[in-house]
Amino acid sequence: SSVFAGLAQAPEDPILGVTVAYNKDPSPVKVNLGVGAYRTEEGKPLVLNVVRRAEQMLINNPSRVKEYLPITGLADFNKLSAKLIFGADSPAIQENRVATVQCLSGTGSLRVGGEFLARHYHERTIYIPQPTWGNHPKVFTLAGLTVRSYRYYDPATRGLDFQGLLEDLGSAPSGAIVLLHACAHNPTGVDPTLDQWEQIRQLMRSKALLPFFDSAYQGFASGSLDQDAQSVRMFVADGGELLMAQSYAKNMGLYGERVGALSIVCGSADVAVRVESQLKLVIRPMYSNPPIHGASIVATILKDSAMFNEWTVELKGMADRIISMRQQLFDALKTRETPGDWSHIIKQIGMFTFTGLNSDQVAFMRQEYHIYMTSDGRISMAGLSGRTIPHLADAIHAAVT
Ligand SMILES: Cc1ncc(COP(=O)(O)O)c(CN[C@@](C)(CC(=O)O)C(=O)O)c1O
Repeated sequence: SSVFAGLAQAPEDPILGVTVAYNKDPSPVKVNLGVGAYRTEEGKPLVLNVVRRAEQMLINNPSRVKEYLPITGLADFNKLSAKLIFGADSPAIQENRVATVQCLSGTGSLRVGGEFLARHYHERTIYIPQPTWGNHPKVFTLAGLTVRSYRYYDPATRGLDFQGLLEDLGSAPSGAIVLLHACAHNPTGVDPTLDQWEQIRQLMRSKALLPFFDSAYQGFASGSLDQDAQSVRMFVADGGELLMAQSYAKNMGLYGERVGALSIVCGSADVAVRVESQLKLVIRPMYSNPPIHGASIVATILKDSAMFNEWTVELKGMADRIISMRQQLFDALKTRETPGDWSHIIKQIGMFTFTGLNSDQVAFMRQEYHIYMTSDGRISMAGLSGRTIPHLADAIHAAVT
């Protein structure tokens, strides 16, 4: 007998469970378009050349040890991560108003930020986009926040429901927390224009809504690190406060190294010091201190201008390959004269296409064509190649006719 004999079987994760199902499928034509992990044209995971070079340098360094990092993580990594997202010339950085802690990738950064807010911020409600990354509501609920939604996506236009967004944020209680995807919104691939971002910023500052940015795809959306950080930098430029979760999973291909950072831009340097001290009290009983290897790779690359440039070239290569998959899929559907308007495939940005296919069509494509995607109709474009696009186009065509 077992003390856990009564334990229920938990359901598979809506996103990571797709890979579990894919791995069980013996079909030679199966395609995994579930988890947002980059694949090469040959369908293989990619370790960036610059990452391999950085790792080699670390391994060859005789003085390198495996001591505990401080609770806040690798100091170099934290400084360089803040510069990457806020810009080297950021006033907030010049004035020492940024508290940065290394966390367990994007998820860990969001969780530590959520726990910090639940303990130290007066408004415990966080507004998240509808739809958003499937893990967001669980991360913030378990952190102790009350999760509400704001309208974001308009299924009719397959674009931004900007009026709905403004209405919902306009009626949020003043001081409420608002989660914002910095770029490449997951799952919709729909981002506000710069002008819309400015209107969002003005509305939020006028109601003292607290921005919590989630940046999981910097550089991956447009291919430019600075372009993909423009929304964030607009908010920092106005001198206001915000939280920022960064992930290096996708843009440096460090998925399994769990490398990320949480930064809190504060009103003054004095506040930033106290914020960092309180962040340590959240982290110490959670995982004590973060892993050294991945952060050392990132710091090695970001601090060396030649390696940084090599990274930006490889990053643009990944972004460009995804953009070309968009065009090829769009063309393949046009060739087949597949019913419907598929222009959103080339208008959307980042890792994912929100196809508009419903869960029955998704199930049909899994059964009949061994195409694996999340039930909300999201496909990871990085999982495609010239070889698999015709198969996907055939499946979509069959699903909608
Ligand atoms: C918007 C957003 N924030 C945070 C994360 C967390 O990433 P990290 O903890 O690995 O840094 C993801 C990853 N979302 C993926 C790519 C993978 C996943 O679901 O975990 C996705 O398929 O949506 C994400 O899409």
